[in-house]
Amino acid sequence: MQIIDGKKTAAIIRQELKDQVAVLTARHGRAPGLAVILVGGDPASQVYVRNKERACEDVGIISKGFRLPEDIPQAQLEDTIMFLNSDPAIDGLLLQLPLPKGLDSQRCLDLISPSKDVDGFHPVNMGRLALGLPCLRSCTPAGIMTLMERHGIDVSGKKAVVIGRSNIVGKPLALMLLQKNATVTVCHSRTRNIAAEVCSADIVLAAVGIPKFVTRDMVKPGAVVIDVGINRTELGLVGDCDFEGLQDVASAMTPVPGGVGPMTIAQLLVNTVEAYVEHMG
Ligand SMILES: Nc1nc(=O)c2c([nH]1)NC[C@@H]1CN(c3ccc(C(=O)N[C@@H](CCC(=O)O)C(=O)O)cc3)C=[N+]21
Ligand SMILES: [Mg+2]
Repeated sequence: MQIIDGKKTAAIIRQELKDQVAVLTARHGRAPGLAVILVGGDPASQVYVRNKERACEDVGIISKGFRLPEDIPQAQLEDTIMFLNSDPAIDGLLLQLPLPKGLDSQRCLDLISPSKDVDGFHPVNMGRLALGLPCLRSCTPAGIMTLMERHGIDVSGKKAVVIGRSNIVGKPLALMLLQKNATVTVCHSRTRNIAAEVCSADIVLAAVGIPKFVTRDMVKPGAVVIDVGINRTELGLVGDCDFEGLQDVASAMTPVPGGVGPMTIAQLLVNTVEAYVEHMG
C-alpha cells in the first residue's frame, strides 16, 4: 500500500508559494494579507488558528489575528467582518468555526466579501462551485483534490463514495469530484446499507467524524482511501478509517495525522494568494 503523504506534499506547495509570494510582493509593493477571526477560547480552535498564522508567516503572507470575546454581540462581530471587508490590505478573511453558542455563523459567513472568502463558504462561492465556474474553494476538499492529483490518482470515470455531507467538506468535495468526471455517491446517517455503498467504491473519502468508521470489510481490494477524520480520543488523534486494518486492502491511503490536515492549511495559503492576485488585477 502506498501512503499518501500530505505533510510532504503540503511542504512542497508551501515552498512553491513562498517563491511565488516573494515575486508578487516585489512586483506589487505589498504582501498578501489574511485576517483570521477567532471568537472565544476553544482550545482546538486556538491551536488551528496559531498553526494557520505560522503557516502564513512562513510563506510571506501577513496574517492579522482578531481574537474576540466569547460574549461578543452578533452585531459587533458583523461590524468587525464589514470593517475587514473594506480594508484594502486584507485579501483573505477567515472566520474560525465553530462559533460560540448564540452567534449565527451563517449570517456572518454570508457577510464576508466573496472575493475575500478564502474558506469558500460564501453562497456565491458554493454556488459557483456547483455551476463549475471559477471560485474560491473550500480548503479541505480542494486540498484533497490537489493531494490526489499530485499522487497520480485520476478520478475520471471512477466510482467515488463520499461519507459525510457537511457544507464544509462532504458537499463541496462531491461537487469537485463530479467536476473531474468521477461517478459520485454521497453517504450519510440515513443511508441504507452504507457498507455496500462503500464496498463499490474505487475511491473512498471518509468525512464522518467517527473514529475508525471505515473497516476492512467495507473496502474493495485496491481502492484508494482518503481519511478526512480528525478525532481526538484517549489513544490520540484517530482518523475515520481503520488505518492498520486497511493496510493490505487499500492500494493507497492518507494517514492521520499527516494526511489531509496539512493540505487544508496549504490550500488556505493558496486561496489567499489567489484572492490577492485577483485583488491586484
Ligand atoms: N473557518 C474554518 N476553516 C477551516 O478550515 C477550519 C475551521 N474553520 N474549523 C476547524 C477545521 C479543522 N481544520 C483543520 C486544519 C488543519 C488540520 C491539521 O493540520 N491537522 C494535522 C495535525 C493536527 C493535530 O495534531 O492536532 C494533521 O492532520 O496532520 C486539521 C484540521 C480546519 N478547519
Ligand atoms: Mg490528517
